[in-house]
Amino acid sequence: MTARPDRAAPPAPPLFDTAVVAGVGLIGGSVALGLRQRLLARRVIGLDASMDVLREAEALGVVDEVRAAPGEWLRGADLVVLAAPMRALAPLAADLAPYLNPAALVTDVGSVKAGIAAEMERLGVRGFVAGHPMAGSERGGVTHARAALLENAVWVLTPTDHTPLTALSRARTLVEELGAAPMVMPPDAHDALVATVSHLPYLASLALTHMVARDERLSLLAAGGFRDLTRVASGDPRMSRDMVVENRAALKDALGRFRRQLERLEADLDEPEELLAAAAEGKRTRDSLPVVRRSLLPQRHDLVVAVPDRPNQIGAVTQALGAAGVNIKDIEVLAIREDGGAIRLGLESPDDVTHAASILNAAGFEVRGRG
Ligand SMILES: NC(=O)c1ccc[n+]([C@@H]2O[C@H](COP(=O)([O-])OP(=O)(O)OC[C@H]3O[C@@H](n4cnc5c(N)ncnc54)[C@H](O)[C@@H]3O)[C@@H](O)[C@H]2O)c1
Ligand SMILES: O=C(O)C(=O)C[C@]1(C(=O)O)C=C[C@@H](O)C=C1
Repeated sequence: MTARPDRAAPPAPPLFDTAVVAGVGLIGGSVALGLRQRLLARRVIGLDASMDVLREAEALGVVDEVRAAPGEWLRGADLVVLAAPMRALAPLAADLAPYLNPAALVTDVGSVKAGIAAEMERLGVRGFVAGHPMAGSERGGVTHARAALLENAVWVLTPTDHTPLTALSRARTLVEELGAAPMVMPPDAHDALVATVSHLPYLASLALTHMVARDERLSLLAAGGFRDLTRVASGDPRMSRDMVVENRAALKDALGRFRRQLERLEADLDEPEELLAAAAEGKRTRDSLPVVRRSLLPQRHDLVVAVPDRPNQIGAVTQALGAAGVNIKDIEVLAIREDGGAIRLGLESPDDVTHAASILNAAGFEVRGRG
């Protein structure tokens, strides 16, 4: 058992060399943080339409480098993640397409899939696999990005008949390594399902908030139930509008079913036993929704350490830090791969992150941290 790592053996190479995240907002920033914190890419480049966003992303340590426009530099990317608003995805893809490396895995995170999947085929981007993480927030922007947002989330991948199997397999691995759970289905099936579970609730929340807006007393009385039901109405209006309009055919179908549900419930008001059965069924369904567990570790004092696949490497990390008086508050195994994995250490302060990073670097470990 060795107490120090074998310096001769190089650390495991990351999954990707150069990852590009185009649109470094809530979701793009969360993907970028996941890639960086989990050591999945040697470098992560952020591309965004806004210089302010790029400056912020760099200052927050969300990306390693930034670019304001596509160009020849993109040929070096082996992973490209499109994470711009829905309406910008297709034009962005067209701008990037001439520079994409044919061997690159290209994916997106847009909320509706059929349109972008067809557009990428039209553009001839062969390594494209459309995706959609089923996680998010009504608070957009890079300042709200966090890797934990995507942890344990279902992440839908929607290949078409033209998607190369190798690209799908790499996309699956990417999603898994980001800590999410891939689910594969055709684009149309995805769009029909999210119409019911995501886009319909958004319209319902608008309808409810419009009713409250008519009388100030209603907003004063709006307690937890109303707030829980209408949270998504606080999302960016233009982004949300674009999302539901893009999926309008499937959404109209879901609205028809919703109307029929409401009519049935209205009729059940005069049939209390029927209403009780409906209420019991609703409780069963709601109570059995899977709980999505996110990381509880502090966001800002994490240090991720690449751990080579050799005996006692975790021991070597903890011993080196213990000997230097660094207190490890929490520890999590992030990835176990054949060629080595990664652990995340939760430390007490930004100073501890810096201190621990220099100790572990000196001991031959590759680290990434966010103080
Ligand atoms: N917010 C959610 O809950 C959620 C969840 C899952 C998927 N999505 C999808 O993720 C995508 C991004 O949503 P978000 O919530 O992260 O939005 P956001 O507003 O937080 O971020 C979007 C980013 O894209 C940038 N941008 C705009 N136009 C661009 C362009 N042409 N080129 C490059 N960058 C551009 C913006 O400056 C911004 O930084 C959308 O397609 C959305 O459908 C959102
Ligand atoms: O705000 C959240 O908690 C979300 O999950 C956002 C949400 C959703 O409500 O379905 C919104 C749009 C997406 O495409 C995915 C997720």
